[in-house]
Amino acid sequence: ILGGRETTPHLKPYMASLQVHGKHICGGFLIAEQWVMSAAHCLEDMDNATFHVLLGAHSLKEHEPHKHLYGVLGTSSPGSSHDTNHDDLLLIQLEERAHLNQDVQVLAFQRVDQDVPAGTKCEVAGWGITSNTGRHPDKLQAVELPIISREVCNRRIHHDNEITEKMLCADSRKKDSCKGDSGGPLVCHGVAEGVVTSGSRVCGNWKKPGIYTRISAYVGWIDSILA
Ligand SMILES: NCc1cccc(Nc2n[nH]c3ncnc(Nc4cccc(O)c4)c23)c1
Repeated sequence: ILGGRETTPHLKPYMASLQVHGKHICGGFLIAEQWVMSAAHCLEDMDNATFHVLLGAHSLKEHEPHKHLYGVLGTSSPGSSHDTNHDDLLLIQLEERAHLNQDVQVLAFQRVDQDVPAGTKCEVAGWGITSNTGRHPDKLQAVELPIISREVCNRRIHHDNEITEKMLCADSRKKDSCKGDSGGPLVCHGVAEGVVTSGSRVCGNWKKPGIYTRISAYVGWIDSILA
């Protein structure tokens, strides 16, 4: 997260850290007791190694009462194409149901397939890098970002018609998501509307707004997997 700040501990109890050998790779969030949502590209970042899901954390390293590392029973993606940002969504089934408490809670996602109005202030959180030199935070960071219309985001100087109706854009001037935030939720009025995707991988440059997968465009698929 660029341009953000450390969150109040455990006020985002749905946040997940996808880890390989104790190293944070991607974000994610709890959508049901046994299911975490993230980004399909994160599987590539993990070189298909075995990964675990950390829930209940604020600090990645310190001992915290409700931190718990879960194994993964399986994953599913809507046939994401590896090279593009299309369908960059991942559902992770935990090996057991997460034990819910004040530090581990489910986050509701948007089921109505309507665009978030441009200018809406949303929030993205993660343990991704906090500077272009790649500083890794130990504690969860968050930043508030305004939504940019698809029409503006598709202009040539921005993403030049790459933004489909299954994606949305948020401002990236100074404040932005970045490496390691992929898979985390874009939350607007307390509901997950988007999932961080790396897109052009650029961070903090106003010319390349952040790209987020629109969750409401995948409700049918999500419900079919969770059923
Ligand atoms: N803001 C969009 C966004 C969301 C999520 C991830 C990303 N970036 C990245 N995703 N994957 C990456 N692998 C290597 N480098 C990357 N970005 C990077 C790294 C150092 C300095 C810098 O300015 C940008 C990324 C970008």
